[in-house]
Amino acid sequence: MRIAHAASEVFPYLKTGGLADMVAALGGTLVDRGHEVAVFMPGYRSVFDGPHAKGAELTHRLKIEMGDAFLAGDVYTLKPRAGLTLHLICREEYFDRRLPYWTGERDYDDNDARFIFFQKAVAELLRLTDFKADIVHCHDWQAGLLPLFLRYAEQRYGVTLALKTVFTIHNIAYQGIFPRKSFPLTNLPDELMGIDGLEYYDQMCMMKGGIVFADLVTTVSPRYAQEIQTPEFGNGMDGIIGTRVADLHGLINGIDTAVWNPATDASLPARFSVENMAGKALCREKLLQEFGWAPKPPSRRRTGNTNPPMPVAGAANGGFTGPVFGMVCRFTPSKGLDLLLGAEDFFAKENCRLVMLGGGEKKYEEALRALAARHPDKIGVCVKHDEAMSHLVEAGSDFFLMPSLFEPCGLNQMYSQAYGTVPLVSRVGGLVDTVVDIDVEPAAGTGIMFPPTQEAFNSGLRRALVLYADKAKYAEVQRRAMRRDFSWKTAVAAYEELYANAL
Ligand SMILES: Nc1ncnc2c1ncn2[C@@H]1O[C@H](COP(=O)(O)OP(=O)(O)O[C@H]2O[C@H](CO)[C@@H](O)[C@H](O)[C@H]2O)[C@@H](O)[C@H]1O
Repeated sequence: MRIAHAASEVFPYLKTGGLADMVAALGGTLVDRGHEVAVFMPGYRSVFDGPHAKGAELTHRLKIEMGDAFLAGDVYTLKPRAGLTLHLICREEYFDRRLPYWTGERDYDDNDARFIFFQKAVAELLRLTDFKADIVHCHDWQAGLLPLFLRYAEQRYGVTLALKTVFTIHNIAYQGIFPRKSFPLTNLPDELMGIDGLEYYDQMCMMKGGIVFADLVTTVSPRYAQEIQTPEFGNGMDGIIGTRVADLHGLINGIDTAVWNPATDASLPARFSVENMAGKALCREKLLQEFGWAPKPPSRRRTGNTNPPMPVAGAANGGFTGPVFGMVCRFTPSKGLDLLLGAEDFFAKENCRLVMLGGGEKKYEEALRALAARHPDKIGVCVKHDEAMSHLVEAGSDFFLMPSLFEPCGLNQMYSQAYGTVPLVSRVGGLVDTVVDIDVEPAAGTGIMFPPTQEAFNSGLRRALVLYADKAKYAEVQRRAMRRDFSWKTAVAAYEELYANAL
């Protein structure tokens, strides 16, 4: 098949979260399986500053209709491997910025224009390159209008650009809602700004476009596909989702085992596998050092383990025998950060460490830094995006925390299991589909699950301590988790079947 993917971020060119990992890994695995894949993303400044787009060549100069104006855009194209083409859609005014979506304080005012331009450019490129896509797969609201743009371009030029379109909801909380006055930028017929079109409480909603107009709608786990049909998790979209239930599919994500495999992970100080776990202890040691913890005596350490973590030369953490809890996430309320902050007493009193890597909302950055400053011996918080550090947290922790209030799929709980790091997860979304609770199924358990309430989270933390104290049982849970197959090699089959059935 010939499959095009349009997304606002793709690993390793730009990543702020799980969307980038998913698109890269699904696209790559489809190529492994013999399909022809084209990927479209905006050419942000950091994509060109980084090492991965070095060979990109200018291939197209576009003129994109945006309301009353025609705006120019450049396309840089890269062929990372046979069967895979990456198109970077550039326009300085829109994408030559340090951060892709926001100033660091608030969303950019022109995100409507930026992503309308991006999507129109994708439709235009599909026409100019004559890719003849069987499937155009659109990810999240930044590509939500693409199914419409394709169909209108087809009418206008009398061509076929996509046999079928698929829209994937990675997170229904981000909907791409803009004022009504943004609509003219789409150059779509006025009737599409009605209740059966893009209108949403008198505003324009790009995610609604994808849900209503794509041939098929998917989301990233079976459980989340059910949840988004309810008012509790639908974020106001449950009614609209309800109109597409017959075409809605919940397909679980996989993990890219070329990137996330403890036996081959070059970013770690030592590698390990279920057969030989020695390397994991070294990773833990390195992690504790990175966060500035030398065990004896604790009082000799610098105070305030906040960013940036400083390595402590020659530190040996042999004196510390408790568990290390790790967490890596975007700092946003949905990741359960209030539950984490509410568990301060647990981390203060128990013999354990907490390491956190992430960034995002200032409120949480400040609250978490303050938490670490109050407990410099126990809690370390690193505020930045750091791919290598995220691997070290996965490898070096004993438990991984995901107390999410909702979680469409979640990737870190799968990375954690692959790295022998027992996940503590909320009983929501894809976490339910990928983690087995050790008390519910003692013979098959790979993690600890709880509803996302403070009391239940605290009791989950206490269950972790009990498990950790039973070394044999803990090792058994680790081994069981590591033996699970979360690879895209397996997960891709559901997408292939979905695409094939659609055609
Ligand atoms: N500071 C930092 N430094 C380095 N790496 C960092 C980081 N902060 C986060 N990451 C990484 O970003 C990714 C986060 O992925 P998730 O899938 O867990 O959540 P996200 O909410 O971003 O994705 C959304 O889309 C994905 C993909 O479909 C769904 O799994 C998910 O449920 C949905 O909310 C992981 O690879 C994590 O390691």
